[in-house]
Amino acid sequence: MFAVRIVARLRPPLPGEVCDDGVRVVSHRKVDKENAEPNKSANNSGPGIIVTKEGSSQHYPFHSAYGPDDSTTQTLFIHDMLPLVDQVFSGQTVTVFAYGVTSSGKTYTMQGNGLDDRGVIGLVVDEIFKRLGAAGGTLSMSYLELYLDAPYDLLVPPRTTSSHSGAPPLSFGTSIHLPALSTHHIESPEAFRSLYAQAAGNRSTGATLLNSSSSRSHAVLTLYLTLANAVVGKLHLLDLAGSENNNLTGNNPSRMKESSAINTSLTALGLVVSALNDNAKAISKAASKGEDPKLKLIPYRSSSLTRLLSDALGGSSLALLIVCLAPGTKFRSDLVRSVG
Ligand SMILES: Nc1ncnc2c1ncn2[C@@H]1O[C@H](COP(=O)(O)OP(=O)(O)OP(=O)(O)O)[C@@H](O)[C@H]1O
Repeated sequence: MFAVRIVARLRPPLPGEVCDDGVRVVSHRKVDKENAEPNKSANNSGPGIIVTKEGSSQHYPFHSAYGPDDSTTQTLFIHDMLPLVDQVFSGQTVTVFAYGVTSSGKTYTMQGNGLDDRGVIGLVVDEIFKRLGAAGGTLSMSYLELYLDAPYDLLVPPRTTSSHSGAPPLSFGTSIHLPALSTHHIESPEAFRSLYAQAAGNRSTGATLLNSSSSRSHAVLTLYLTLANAVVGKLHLLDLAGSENNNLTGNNPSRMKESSAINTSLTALGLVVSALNDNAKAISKAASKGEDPKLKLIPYRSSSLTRLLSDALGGSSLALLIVCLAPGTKFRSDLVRSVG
């Protein structure tokens, strides 16, 4: 059955950002350690985020949680991502999402900072190549963005004109797949880095009041693994555009149009995940009573994002949802919406 692991990552304050102590992380590592020591009382809260407002605190549980003290993405990678790499090598489809409001650290988590902190994408590609030597097999990739809900191949030669006017969007036709999406064989981590850097430069970004380089599209990188024993695994790595509060971003009309497309597709994704959860509950309830479950129709076709991921969200696929959070007080209501 489809299973999703949900983790939280609270980024450190940025220079000049106004923060208070209203958001705290209960690290899974601290909780695990306390539970391992019999003389210490277990932390009843469990891993998650505690938000304090007007004197009362609310705890939002997560499978694991990372705060500003967990300085690198590698910590998250080792704890939450490595077990999923095992699954890809056993032929599963795995999807990793970075989700959160604008400027909460999604691109940082997926791509790294280009300096000392490597993102999930670079770390997972290195890990795959480490294992490929022993397992024997090949790796290839596709990379696209969904801009205003239309898919564009980021691995076709760079557009000569800006803002997609130089290349038409890809067409779904009647399928859930994109037949014209290009796939590229990758020989080594270095070859991946060079191709990825070139493609990431084609992605739509723009300045808002909250982020000078804000992603204006959802980026979907897919790694296809074919092993010598004919096992085929697939890994989708998504850097979602941030849900936006136009009062904070100071968006102009064209940014508002982008923002509306971003928010609509994120809502569609939320509805799909919620319907999948409801169906999973209905299946286990019906099984306990020996009845046939009454299942909801999953609204995959309500956005390009959910249509594209329809074979990855459901069935026996697995997902890791990284909820990225910003500590600034101005994000507080958005933060509560993200974790709620
Ligand atoms: N864990 C972190 N440690 C240090 N700096 C971080 C961290 N996460 C994010 N940042 C910084 O916060 C800023 C916003 O991060 P980022 O661009 O990744 O946000 P985003 O969620 O992708 O935003 P958008 O949705 O607008 O594209 C950047 O300056 C980034 O370097």
